[in-house]
Amino acid sequence: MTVDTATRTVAVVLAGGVGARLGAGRPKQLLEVGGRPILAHAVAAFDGHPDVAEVLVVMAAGHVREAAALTAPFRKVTGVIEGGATRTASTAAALAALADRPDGTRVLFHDAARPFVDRAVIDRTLAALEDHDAVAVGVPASDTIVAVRDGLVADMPPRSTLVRFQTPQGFRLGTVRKAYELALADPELVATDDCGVVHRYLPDVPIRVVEGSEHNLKVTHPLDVALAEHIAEQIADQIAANPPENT
Ligand SMILES: Nc1ccn([C@@H]2O[C@H](COP(=O)(O)OP(=O)(O)OP(=O)(O)O)[C@@H](O)[C@H]2O)c(=O)n1
Ligand SMILES: C[C@](O)(CO)[C@H](O)COP(=O)(O)O
Repeated sequence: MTVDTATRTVAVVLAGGVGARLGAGRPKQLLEVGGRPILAHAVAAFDGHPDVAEVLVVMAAGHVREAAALTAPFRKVTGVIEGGATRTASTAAALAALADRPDGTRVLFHDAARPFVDRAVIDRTLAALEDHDAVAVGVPASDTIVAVRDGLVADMPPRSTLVRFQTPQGFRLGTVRKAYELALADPELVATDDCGVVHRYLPDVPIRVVEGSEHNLKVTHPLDVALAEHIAEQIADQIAANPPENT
């Protein structure tokens, strides 16, 4: 892929959370799975992608130095900045750090808590960004998902229309920048992800959904650490069985 300044791809690895649901006593992205910190797995996926020019890490307050030391070996990491109190505030901090970049820049926001995003998922996200300004990654829902209000089922959308969002979520910088300008001016802003911000504040922007991967889990609860260890073992076995050609 030819890269000029306007279409350069920046990956933002969001590691500003404290991991309250996991309850490890420190941010979960610093815990090791498969012999490596979760944050390092996530950064490595983008650092090693040929179409990603730069990786920006947004880290939880009080852990920026640790994250800078941990990510120092990665050659594409150009900054480790402090995040905010919410995921949305951490994305806003990244956008502020990218304020001098052209609107056409491709930006991928990825949860540091998803250590096993693979090359194919990143490829699909970047390919869809060629003709969409906003791209999400999703996997089919395997449970029945319902909306509940006051303890009663309020809506049962057909499962065939539902996917579970993962990350990365990709955008043209100008689009996500505009959505966040509007969002940050809204005192009632509530969003669990960046596509949610674009969908709410720029409802006319189509958000393309591409296929994610069941390996791309978000380490959220204690059981997820065991699952992540299992996935790390599977990946190591696959690499041992089919070593990359140039190693
Ligand atoms: N203020 C925040 C909150 C979250 N995140 C990041 O967003 C991703 C998804 O968030 P989540 O799984 O909720 O992580 P935590 O906020 O750490 O977890 P918890 O809600 O259990 O505290 C994580 O990589 C997390 O580090 C962030 O950058 N800044
Ligand atoms: C962005 C996300 O991972 C998509 O599934 C999710 O919305 C993050 O939510 P969290 O509550 O911050 O874990």
